[in-house]
Amino acid sequence: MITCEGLVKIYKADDLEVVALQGLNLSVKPGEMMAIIGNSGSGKSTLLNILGGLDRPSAGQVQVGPWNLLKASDDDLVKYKRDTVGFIWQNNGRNLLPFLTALENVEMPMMFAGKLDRAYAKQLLEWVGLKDRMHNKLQQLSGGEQQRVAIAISLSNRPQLLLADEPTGSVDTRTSDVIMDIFRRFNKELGLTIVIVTHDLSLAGKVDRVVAIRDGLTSTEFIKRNPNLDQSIPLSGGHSLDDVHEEFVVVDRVGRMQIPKEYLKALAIGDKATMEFDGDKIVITAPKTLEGEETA
Ligand SMILES: Nc1ncnc2c1ncn2[C@@H]1O[C@H](COP(=O)(O)OP(=O)(O)OP(=O)(O)O)[C@@H](O)[C@H]1O
Repeated sequence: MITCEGLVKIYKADDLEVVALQGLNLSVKPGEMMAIIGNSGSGKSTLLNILGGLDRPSAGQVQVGPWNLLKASDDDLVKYKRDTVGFIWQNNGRNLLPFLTALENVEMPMMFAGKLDRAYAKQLLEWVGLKDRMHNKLQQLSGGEQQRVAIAISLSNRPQLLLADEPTGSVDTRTSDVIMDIFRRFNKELGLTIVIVTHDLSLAGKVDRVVAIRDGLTSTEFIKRNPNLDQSIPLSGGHSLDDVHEEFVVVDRVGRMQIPKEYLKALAIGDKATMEFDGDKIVITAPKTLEGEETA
Protein backbone atom coordinates (compact mmCIF):
# COMPACT_ATOMS: atom_id res chain seq x y z
CA MET A 1 0.00 0.00 0.00
CA ILE A 2 2.79 2.43 0.99
CA THR A 3 6.38 2.47 -0.23
CA CYS A 4 8.80 5.23 0.76
CA GLU A 5 12.36 5.04 -0.43
CA GLY A 6 15.06 7.54 0.38
CA LEU A 7 12.42 10.08 1.40
CA VAL A 8 13.86 13.50 2.14
CA LYS A 9 12.07 16.57 3.47
CA ILE A 10 13.87 19.83 3.95
CA TYR A 11 12.09 22.81 5.46
CA LYS A 12 13.56 26.16 4.52
CA ALA A 13 12.91 29.21 6.66
CA ASP A 14 14.95 32.31 5.77
CA ASP A 15 18.55 31.08 5.68
CA LEU A 16 17.87 28.10 7.91
CA GLU A 17 17.35 24.59 6.57
CA VAL A 18 15.86 21.80 8.69
CA VAL A 19 16.25 18.29 7.32
CA ALA A 20 13.17 16.63 8.82
CA LEU A 21 13.46 13.36 6.85
CA GLN A 22 16.90 12.20 5.83
CA GLY A 23 16.31 9.39 3.31
CA LEU A 24 13.61 7.44 5.09
CA ASN A 25 12.51 3.98 3.93
CA LEU A 26 9.16 2.49 4.90
CA SER A 27 6.86 -0.08 3.47
CA VAL A 28 3.33 -0.83 4.66
CA LYS A 29 1.29 -3.73 3.32
CA PRO A 30 -2.38 -3.39 2.35
CA GLY A 31 -4.57 -4.23 5.35
CA GLU A 32 -1.79 -3.65 7.88
CA MET A 33 -2.36 -1.73 11.12
CA MET A 34 0.92 -0.25 12.27
CA ALA A 35 2.32 2.51 14.43
CA ILE A 36 5.17 4.94 13.97
CA ILE A 37 6.86 6.04 17.17
CA GLY A 38 9.65 8.51 17.79
CA ASN A 39 10.73 11.37 19.98
CA SER A 40 9.50 14.89 19.46
CA GLY A 41 11.07 16.34 16.32
CA SER A 42 12.02 12.96 14.84
CA GLY A 43 9.91 13.59 11.72
CA LYS A 44 6.72 11.61 12.43
CA SER A 45 4.22 14.34 11.53
CA THR A 46 6.28 15.34 8.51
CA LEU A 47 6.02 11.78 7.21
CA LEU A 48 2.29 11.61 7.91
CA ASN A 49 1.66 14.92 6.17
CA ILE A 50 3.51 13.66 3.09
CA LEU A 51 1.58 10.37 3.12
CA GLY A 52 -1.64 12.35 3.41
CA GLY A 53 -0.82 14.56 0.42
CA LEU A 54 -0.75 17.68 2.65
CA ASP A 55 2.93 18.33 2.04
CA ARG A 56 5.37 17.36 -0.68
CA PRO A 57 8.70 15.62 -0.18
CA SER A 58 11.91 17.33 -1.28
CA ALA A 59 13.32 14.14 -2.83
CA GLY A 60 12.95 10.36 -2.84
CA GLN A 61 10.11 8.02 -3.71
CA VAL A 62 6.70 7.89 -2.10
CA GLN A 63 4.02 5.68 -3.54
CA VAL A 64 0.59 5.03 -2.02
CA GLY A 65 -1.35 2.43 -4.02
CA PRO A 66 -1.29 3.73 -7.59
CA TRP A 67 -0.36 7.28 -6.55
CA ASN A 68 3.16 8.64 -6.92
CA LEU A 69 2.98 11.51 -4.44
CA LEU A 70 6.26 13.11 -5.56
CA LYS A 71 5.10 13.54 -9.13
CA ALA A 72 1.35 14.00 -8.60
CA SER A 73 -0.07 17.30 -9.86
CA ASP A 74 -1.95 19.59 -7.47
CA ASP A 75 -5.23 18.37 -8.98
CA ASP A 76 -4.17 14.75 -8.51
CA LEU A 77 -3.38 15.43 -4.85
CA VAL A 78 -6.86 16.91 -4.31
CA LYS A 79 -8.36 13.77 -5.83
CA TYR A 80 -6.01 11.55 -3.78
CA LYS A 81 -7.04 13.27 -0.53
CA ARG A 82 -10.72 13.09 -1.45
CA ASP A 83 -10.82 9.43 -2.50
CA THR A 84 -7.97 7.51 -0.90
CA VAL A 85 -7.08 8.80 2.57
CA GLY A 86 -8.85 9.55 5.81
CA PHE A 87 -7.26 11.65 8.59
CA ILE A 88 -7.55 11.84 12.33
CA TRP A 89 -5.68 14.42 14.36
CA GLN A 90 -5.17 14.65 18.11
CA ASN A 91 -7.73 17.36 18.78
CA ASN A 92 -10.09 16.65 15.96
CA GLY A 93 -13.06 17.34 18.19
CA ARG A 94 -12.12 21.01 18.13
CA ASN A 95 -12.49 21.16 14.35
CA LEU A 96 -16.05 19.86 14.40
CA LEU A 97 -19.11 22.09 14.36
CA PRO A 98 -20.48 22.32 17.93
CA PHE A 99 -23.96 23.54 16.98
CA LEU A 100 -24.60 20.61 14.59
CA THR A 101 -25.50 17.07 15.64
CA ALA A 102 -23.03 14.19 15.40
CA LEU A 103 -24.93 12.92 12.35
CA GLU A 104 -24.90 16.34 10.65
CA ASN A 105 -21.16 16.60 11.29
CA VAL A 106 -20.60 13.27 9.52
CA GLU A 107 -22.90 14.25 6.65
CA MET A 108 -21.22 17.61 6.09
CA PRO A 109 -18.09 16.38 4.26
CA MET A 110 -20.25 13.95 2.29
CA MET A 111 -22.34 16.91 1.11
CA PHE A 112 -19.23 18.89 0.14
CA ALA A 113 -18.07 15.91 -1.92
CA GLY A 114 -21.53 15.68 -3.52
CA LYS A 115 -21.98 12.15 -2.11
CA LEU A 116 -24.47 12.44 0.74
CA ASP A 117 -25.33 8.98 2.06
CA ARG A 118 -27.35 9.22 5.28
CA ALA A 119 -27.58 5.45 5.77
CA TYR A 120 -23.77 5.16 5.64
CA ALA A 121 -23.33 8.16 7.98
CA LYS A 122 -25.60 6.44 10.51
CA GLN A 123 -23.78 3.17 10.04
CA LEU A 124 -20.44 4.87 10.74
CA LEU A 125 -21.75 6.40 13.96
CA GLU A 126 -23.11 3.01 14.98
CA TRP A 127 -19.71 1.42 14.30
CA VAL A 128 -17.99 3.92 16.59
CA GLY A 129 -20.56 3.20 19.34
CA LEU A 130 -22.60 6.42 19.05
CA LYS A 131 -25.87 5.00 17.76
CA ASP A 132 -27.80 6.50 20.67
CA ARG A 133 -26.02 9.85 20.57
CA MET A 134 -26.10 10.64 16.85
CA HIS A 135 -28.82 13.29 17.22
CA ASN A 136 -27.01 15.07 20.05
CA LYS A 137 -25.26 18.32 19.31
CA LEU A 138 -21.49 18.06 19.36
CA GLN A 139 -21.23 20.34 22.36
CA GLN A 140 -23.32 17.82 24.34
CA LEU A 141 -20.75 15.07 23.76
CA SER A 142 -17.64 14.32 25.81
CA GLY A 143 -14.13 14.78 24.38
CA GLY A 144 -13.81 11.03 23.78
CA GLU A 145 -17.20 10.88 22.05
CA GLN A 146 -16.25 13.85 19.88
CA GLN A 147 -13.07 12.02 18.89
CA ARG A 148 -15.23 9.05 17.88
CA VAL A 149 -17.35 11.36 15.70
CA ALA A 150 -14.07 12.51 14.13
CA ILE A 151 -13.20 8.86 13.41
CA ALA A 152 -16.59 8.39 11.73
CA ILE A 153 -15.93 11.52 9.62
CA SER A 154 -12.49 10.29 8.62
CA LEU A 155 -14.17 7.27 7.02
CA SER A 156 -17.00 9.19 5.36
CA ASN A 157 -15.15 9.16 2.01
CA ARG A 158 -14.62 5.36 2.25
CA PRO A 159 -10.80 5.65 2.25
CA GLN A 160 -8.40 2.73 1.77
CA LEU A 161 -5.81 4.31 4.07
CA LEU A 162 -6.40 5.88 7.47
CA LEU A 163 -3.71 8.19 8.89
CA ALA A 164 -3.96 9.06 12.57
CA ASP A 165 -1.65 11.57 14.26
CA GLU A 166 -1.71 11.04 18.06
CA PRO A 167 -5.39 9.97 17.91
CA THR A 168 -5.49 9.15 21.61
CA GLY A 169 -3.30 12.03 22.73
CA SER A 170 -5.96 13.97 24.59
CA VAL A 171 -8.19 11.21 25.96
CA ASP A 172 -7.96 9.01 29.07
CA THR A 173 -6.69 5.41 28.99
CA ARG A 174 -10.14 3.84 28.84
CA THR A 175 -11.22 5.99 25.88
CA SER A 176 -7.87 5.34 24.27
CA ASP A 177 -8.58 1.58 24.48
CA VAL A 178 -12.04 2.11 22.97
CA ILE A 179 -10.54 4.10 20.08
CA MET A 180 -7.87 1.47 19.40
CA ASP A 181 -10.54 -1.26 19.42
CA ILE A 182 -12.57 0.72 16.88
CA PHE A 183 -9.47 1.00 14.66
CA ARG A 184 -8.85 -2.73 14.94
CA ARG A 185 -12.43 -3.46 13.94
CA PHE A 186 -12.23 -1.23 10.87
CA ASN A 187 -8.91 -2.83 10.02
CA LYS A 188 -10.25 -6.39 10.27
CA GLU A 189 -13.74 -5.90 8.92
CA LEU A 190 -13.16 -3.32 6.19
CA GLY A 191 -9.56 -4.28 5.38
CA LEU A 192 -8.54 -0.67 6.05
CA THR A 193 -4.80 0.04 6.16
CA ILE A 194 -4.07 2.12 9.26
CA VAL A 195 -0.96 4.13 10.15
CA ILE A 196 -0.91 5.63 13.64
CA VAL A 197 1.70 8.16 14.74
CA THR A 198 2.22 8.20 18.48
CA HIS A 199 4.74 8.54 21.23
CA ASP A 200 2.56 6.39 23.49
CA LEU A 201 4.22 2.98 23.80
CA SER A 202 1.16 1.53 25.49
CA LEU A 203 -0.62 1.57 22.10
CA ALA A 204 2.03 -0.67 20.61
CA GLY A 205 0.48 -3.94 21.79
CA LYS A 206 -2.62 -3.12 19.78
CA VAL A 207 -0.88 -2.94 16.40
CA ASP A 208 0.86 -5.55 14.23
CA ARG A 209 4.10 -3.65 13.84
CA VAL A 210 5.82 -0.60 15.28
CA VAL A 211 8.44 1.34 13.35
CA ALA A 212 10.65 3.71 15.30
CA ILE A 213 11.88 6.89 13.63
CA ARG A 214 15.08 8.48 14.86
CA ASP A 215 16.47 11.69 13.35
CA GLY A 216 14.33 11.43 10.21
CA LEU A 217 15.18 7.77 9.49
CA THR A 218 13.45 4.49 10.30
CA SER A 219 15.78 2.92 12.84
CA THR A 220 14.10 -0.05 14.51
CA GLU A 221 11.11 -2.28 13.83
CA PHE A 222 9.09 -4.18 16.40
CA ILE A 223 6.98 -7.01 15.01
CA LYS A 224 4.35 -8.71 17.11
CA ARG A 225 5.28 -12.26 18.11
CA ASN A 226 1.65 -13.37 18.18
CA PRO A 227 -0.31 -11.42 15.55
CA ASN A 228 -3.66 -12.67 16.94
CA LEU A 229 -3.08 -11.17 20.35
CA ASP A 230 -4.37 -7.66 20.89
CA GLN A 231 -3.24 -6.22 24.17
CA SER A 232 -1.99 -2.98 25.51
CA ILE A 233 1.30 -2.78 27.35
CA PRO A 234 1.00 -1.02 30.69
CA LEU A 235 3.76 1.55 30.97
CA SER A 236 4.16 0.88 34.66
CA GLY A 237 5.80 -2.28 35.98
CA GLY A 238 8.86 -2.23 33.77
CA HIS A 239 7.11 -3.48 30.62
CA SER A 240 8.62 -2.64 27.29
CA LEU A 241 7.85 -3.23 23.63
CA ASP A 242 10.00 -6.37 23.83
CA ASP A 243 7.35 -8.12 25.95
CA VAL A 244 5.06 -8.52 22.96
CA HIS A 245 7.26 -7.68 19.99
CA GLU A 246 10.45 -8.94 18.42
CA GLU A 247 12.90 -6.11 17.81
CA PHE A 248 14.83 -5.68 14.54
CA VAL A 249 17.25 -3.02 13.40
CA VAL A 250 16.34 -1.57 9.98
CA VAL A 251 18.94 -2.15 7.25
CA ASP A 252 18.35 -0.25 4.02
CA ARG A 253 18.98 -1.45 0.47
CA VAL A 254 22.59 -0.30 0.44
CA GLY A 255 23.32 -1.76 3.89
CA ARG A 256 23.05 1.36 6.06
CA MET A 257 21.70 1.09 9.59
CA GLN A 258 21.55 3.33 12.66
CA ILE A 259 23.45 2.45 15.82
CA PRO A 260 21.73 3.89 18.92
CA LYS A 261 23.61 6.87 20.36
CA GLU A 262 23.78 5.24 23.81
CA TYR A 263 25.64 2.21 22.38
CA LEU A 264 28.15 4.48 20.66
CA LYS A 265 28.63 6.48 23.82
CA ALA A 266 29.10 3.38 25.97
CA LEU A 267 31.91 2.19 23.69
CA ALA A 268 33.31 5.72 23.13
CA ILE A 269 32.83 5.33 19.38
CA GLY A 270 33.10 8.67 17.59
CA ASP A 271 33.25 8.95 13.82
CA LYS A 272 34.93 5.59 13.20
CA ALA A 273 34.54 2.02 14.43
CA THR A 274 36.06 -1.34 13.69
CA MET A 275 33.74 -3.89 12.11
CA GLU A 276 34.58 -7.57 11.98
CA PHE A 277 32.75 -10.50 10.45
CA ASP A 278 33.47 -13.86 12.08
CA GLY A 279 31.38 -16.07 9.83
CA ASP A 280 28.05 -15.68 11.64
CA LYS A 281 28.32 -12.39 13.52
CA ILE A 282 29.20 -8.83 12.68
CA VAL A 283 31.02 -7.25 15.61
CA ILE A 284 31.36 -3.49 15.92
CA THR A 285 33.90 -2.21 18.43
CA ALA A 286 35.73 1.03 19.23
CA PRO A 287 38.38 1.57 16.56
CA LYS A 288 41.42 -0.64 17.01
CA THR A 289 44.61 1.31 16.47
CA LEU A 290 46.98 0.07 13.79
CA GLU A 291 50.14 -1.59 15.02
CA GLY A 292 52.72 1.02 15.85
CA GLU A 293 50.20 3.89 15.58
CA GLU A 294 50.19 6.37 18.45
CA THR A 295 46.79 7.25 19.91
CA ALA A 296 46.28 10.98 20.17
N1 LIG B 1 6.89 23.91 8.69
C1 LIG B 1 8.11 23.69 9.20
N2 LIG B 1 9.10 24.59 9.01
C2 LIG B 1 10.34 24.38 9.52
N3 LIG B 1 10.69 23.30 10.25
C3 LIG B 1 9.75 22.38 10.48
C4 LIG B 1 8.40 22.52 9.98
N4 LIG B 1 7.68 21.44 10.38
C5 LIG B 1 8.53 20.67 11.09
N5 LIG B 1 9.76 21.21 11.15
C6 LIG B 1 10.96 20.63 11.81
O1 LIG B 1 11.17 19.33 11.27
C7 LIG B 1 11.56 18.41 12.28
C8 LIG B 1 10.58 17.25 12.34
O2 LIG B 1 9.32 17.76 12.80
P1 LIG B 1 8.01 16.85 12.97
O3 LIG B 1 6.87 17.76 13.32
O4 LIG B 1 7.83 15.98 11.78
O5 LIG B 1 8.42 15.95 14.21
P2 LIG B 1 7.51 14.99 15.11
O6 LIG B 1 8.28 13.74 15.26
O7 LIG B 1 6.14 14.88 14.54
O8 LIG B 1 7.47 15.77 16.49
P3 LIG B 1 6.28 15.89 17.58
O9 LIG B 1 6.15 14.54 18.20
O10 LIG B 1 6.81 16.92 18.53
O11 LIG B 1 5.04 16.32 16.85
C9 LIG B 1 11.64 19.23 13.57
O12 LIG B 1 12.98 19.62 13.76
C10 LIG B 1 10.75 20.43 13.30
O13 LIG B 1 11.20 21.56 14.03
